[in-house]
This record gives sequence, C-alpha cells and structure tokens, in this order.
Amino acid sequence: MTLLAPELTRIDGRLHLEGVALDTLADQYGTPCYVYSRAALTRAYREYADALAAHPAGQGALVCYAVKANSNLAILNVFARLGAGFDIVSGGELARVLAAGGDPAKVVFSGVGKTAAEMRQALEAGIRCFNVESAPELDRLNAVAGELGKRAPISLRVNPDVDPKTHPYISTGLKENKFGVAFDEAEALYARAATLPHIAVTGIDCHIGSQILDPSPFVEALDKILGLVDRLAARGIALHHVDIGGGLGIRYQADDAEPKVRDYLNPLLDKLAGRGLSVVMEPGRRLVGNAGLLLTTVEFLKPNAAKSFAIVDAAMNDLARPALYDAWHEIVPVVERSDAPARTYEIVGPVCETGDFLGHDRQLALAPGDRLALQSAGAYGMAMSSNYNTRPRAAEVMVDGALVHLVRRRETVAELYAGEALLPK
Ligand SMILES: Cc1ncc(COP(=O)(O)O)c(C=O)c1O
Ligand SMILES: N[C@@H](CCCC[NH3+])C(=O)O
Repeated sequence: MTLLAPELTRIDGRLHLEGVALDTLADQYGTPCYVYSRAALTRAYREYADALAAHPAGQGALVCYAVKANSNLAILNVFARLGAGFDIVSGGELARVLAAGGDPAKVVFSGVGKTAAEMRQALEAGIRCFNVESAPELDRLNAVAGELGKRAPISLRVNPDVDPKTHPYISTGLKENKFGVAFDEAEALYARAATLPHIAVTGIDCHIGSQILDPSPFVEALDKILGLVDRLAARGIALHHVDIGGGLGIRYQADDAEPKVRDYLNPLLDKLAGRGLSVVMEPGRRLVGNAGLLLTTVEFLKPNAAKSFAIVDAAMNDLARPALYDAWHEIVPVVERSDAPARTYEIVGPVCETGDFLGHDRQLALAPGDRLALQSAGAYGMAMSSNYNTRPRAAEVMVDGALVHLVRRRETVAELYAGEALLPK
C-alpha cells in the first residue's frame, strides 16, 4: 500500500509517522485526529528555500505560506521559525500569524473582499503588501490608509486568463473567475494607483489555481505578467517584486506526477533573472499536504445487497475534500491485519448525507475497531472542517522525532453551543 511521505513508514505492520506508532496516538488522543510531522513540514519548506538559494534570481525571495491551507498555530510557528512569511486572506488569519510569532513585515494579504476593519488591522500591524483584487478595493484601501496617516504598499493581483488544468472549483486565474483584476484593465488601474496619495505601488501578483501538477501554466502566466511589468516600467511605474502565487500540487495517489519544487521554480526564476525584481510566492498545499494525515476508527461494517460499507468515526465535516471535489485520499490501515479477508469497501462517515464518503471502492481487510489513516490530509483538511451534525472538531497532534505534542485539543459539545441563547420566557 502506498505511503506518500518518507516520514510515514510501516514497521512490523504498524504505521509510524517519524518515530511515533500511530496506533498509540489513536489510543491516547482518540479519533478522529489529525497528525502532522514536523520533519515533513520542514522538508517541504526547505525544498523551496534550497531551490531559491541555488538560483541568482532567488536571492532575497520570500516564501509566504498560504495560511488557509492549515492555520494551526503550531504549524504557523514551525514555518515562522524557518523564516517564512505568510499569505493571509482575513483579519483572523493575521491574528493567528501574529499569535504564532510570525513577522508582520513578511505578510501579504490576498482576498477579494477585504473589509475596512481588516485593512486597518493590517496597516497597523505593518504588513508587507496588500494584494489588491479590484478598483473599489484600491479606493477603500487608499481611504483607510489616509485615515491612519499611512501609505499602503500594494500589488495588483492580476488575472492572467491562463488555464491551470486543474479541478474547475479550484481554478482561479481564468477570466470567468472572481479573482484578481482583469488582465486588460490592470495597466490602467496601476496608472491610477500611482496617483493615489495613500497607496505605494510596490509589486504585482498572480495566483492561477491549486493542485497544479503541470508547471507550464505558471510559465505562461509569468510571461504575461512580465509583459505587463515592462509596459508599466515604460510609463514610469517601477515595481519591486513579483508574487507568483501558490498552487503547486502534491501526490494524492502513487502515480500522480508531482513536480519537484526546483523544476517548477527554475524556469520562473530564469525569466526573472537580471530584472532587479524580488520574488514572493504563496504555497499552501505543497508545504503541508503530505505532512498530515487523519486517523479514524471503524465503528461498523455494514454490507448490503449492493455494497459493503465501513462506517468510520471521521466524516465530511472533518475532511470535506472527497464530498466537495470528489477528491481521492489514500486510506491505509494503521495496523495491518491478516485474519480478515480483503474486501471492497465504501468508507463513509456518520453524517446524514449521501455525499458523506471518504473513499469509494477501497480494498481493505477490516474489522470493527480498526484504525485507518487518510493520507495527504494536511492541507485543506482541518482548515475546512465544520461542526455539521453538532460534531466537535478533531484533535490535532504534531510529532517531532519521538516527541508528541497535542497542538489542538478536541472540541467539546458544550463549546459548540456556548454562544447560543434560548428565547426569553
Ligand atoms: C491567493 C492565494 N494564494 C495562495 C493559495 C495557496 O494555494 P495552494 O494551496 O494551492 O498552494 C491560494 C489558494 O488556492 C490562494 O487563493
Ligand atoms: N480547498 C481546496 C483548494 C482551494 C485553494 C484555495 N484557494 C482543496 O482542498 O483542494
């Protein structure tokens, strides 16, 4: 059975993450439980840092981890200690970055709907750049910065109208998507931005989508962006950085062709060489996706005339990706068993939705009480979890060699309705 991260190994039939046997974690913390590997997070970050250090155009580059992929404070703290910056999309994410020891001067702020309050919060924190996604957002930011007596550093997020060849729900750089400023309108908006008293034009940004395994759309997008950079320079608008966004994909299945980070970055850095522009990037999934897994327990085996269901204690509220995108997560037993026949199972949760599945047609030898690990669940797993069906969200644990840290305790039911109130008598 395929294990998708080198930190994940099987020793005497027991699955280990780094030096920790996962059945012991399930016993100690219960399931469902997300488990992350510090070594895998570090390795993924270093892949970027090393590729950048090895290229002349990578000097002074900033890797801004996209917080939305997994916003646990311990994960943010691991990246902050490695020198990362952060890509945020809300005031809430900014608060998390600061609570985790992140440097506000390394924060870029993306998102199509920034409120005035969020702009104020980010200006007061002193973030590095606002990735402005529309003309009205630019005007609002100019006004808010004016009230505070500040100049807001900005990039325009330009929509290059490039097909990233990924799932349509996670494509962001096509002209029919809501993201960014239309390519044809960007030059005029830059010209106007340059006249605004409380705006400092500093860079340009583009992010074309997520889970992209073919690097060629990134090159196509950068070519368009650099053409625009040249036209702006000719009008006297000099930019200091190019933000190439995130979006590099990971392996969810054994035969997914996951590009190496350097093979994705080098062609982009080659194009940036000698231009005097520093590079910023916003990877999310690639830094955390294969550093995390979700542990769950089989509650019941339930064969019917058509299918065999394995009903587990994790559900779509814990991991929404299968229900939302029909996404595949590799499911493997935590402890292998040889005393039950392998069968084809539908792995489903307890939530009252037919769409509540975690995997279709999985060949597994199972008995009630067995633990399963859903791999590649570090990105957009816990971050997109919900309390649907009044299900407390999972615990989160980080392993570090042989050490184990509980980095978020399981929610209690009382916490779920603590903010609610009965009507008066
Ligand atoms: C603006 C922005 N930057 C970065 C990311 C991170 O993307 P990924 O996790 O695919 O690297 C996203 C999400 O797609 C995004 O919307
Ligand atoms: N949530 C998506 C990715 C969206 C990226 C956010 N811009 C996923 O799980 O694949």
